[in-house]
Amino acid sequence: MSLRPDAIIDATMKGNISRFINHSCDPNSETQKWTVDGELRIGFFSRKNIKQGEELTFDYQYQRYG
Ligand SMILES: C[S@@+](CC[C@H](N)C(=O)[O-])C[C@H]1O[C@@H](n2cnc3c(N)ncnc32)[C@H](O)[C@@H]1O
Repeated sequence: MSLRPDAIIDATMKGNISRFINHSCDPNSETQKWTVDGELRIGFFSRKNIKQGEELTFDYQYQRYG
C-alpha cells in the first residue's frame, strides 16, 4: 500500500492485525488517510454493517496517499 510517493507500507515482516485483511471487489471496509498529532496514519473504516464474526475485507486497488 502506498503511503506517499516515496513510501509504502509492506507488512511482509511486521505489522498489526490489519495485515490479515483480505481483498474484495465488494468490500465491507475501506482505508482512509488521517493525520493524527502531525503523523500520517491509515485507518480501516466500515462501509456497511458488519456482523460479529464476519470477515473484514477492503479493495486492494492501488492507492496513493499524499
Ligand atoms: C495482506 S495479505 C492478507 C492476509 C493473508 N490472506 C494471510 O492469510 O496472511 C495479502 C495476501 O492475501 C491473499 N489474498 C488476499 N485477498 C485474497 C482474495 N480475495 N483471494 C485470494 N487470496 C487473497 C493474497 O495472497 C495476498 O497477497
